Amino acid sequence: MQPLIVTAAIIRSQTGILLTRRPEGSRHAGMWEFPGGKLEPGESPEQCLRRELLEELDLPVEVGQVFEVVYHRYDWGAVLILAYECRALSRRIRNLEVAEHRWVPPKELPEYDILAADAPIVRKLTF
Ligand SMILES: Nc1nc2c([nH]c(=O)n2[C@H]2C[C@H](O)[C@@H](COP(=O)(O)OP(=O)(O)OP(=O)(O)O)O2)c(=O)[nH]1
Ligand SMILES: [Mg+2]
Repeated sequence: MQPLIVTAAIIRSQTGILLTRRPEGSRHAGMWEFPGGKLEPGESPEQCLRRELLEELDLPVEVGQVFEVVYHRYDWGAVLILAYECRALSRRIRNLEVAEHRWVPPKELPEYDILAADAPIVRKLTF
């Protein structure tokens, strides 16, 4: 099986890095992650991130450089996470498809239950 290609946004503010919590009823419900989602047919990763952040948070972003790429196998299948540095173009966030969001200072990231695939990203952010 091919891995699921998933984009994830690394968005920084004065107060921290944006984490979102997965809603009830979704795979890995209640876990924290970087906002984003699955690449759809015909989309570039940048288009995917802009779409996902509007869908999930009503947040327009500018997509920058690749921050990290991670391949990870869950028991249900594999993911290839493409994490990009992004810049928020608005200060307002609405929890449309997430349970909640939080701006987390890098040194507090280890206190959160973040999806296993994201471990290398978290390590790089806390380094
Ligand atoms: N968005 C996101 N997904 C991640 C991260 N780490 C990680 O393992 N994943 C996994 C969880 C999901 O099983 C998979 C796809 O993400 P997703 O469920 O957000 O996809 P999506 O927004 O397109 O959701 P849906 O349309 O299927 O409801 O990637 C991460 O940091 N951000
Ligand atoms: Mg998502």
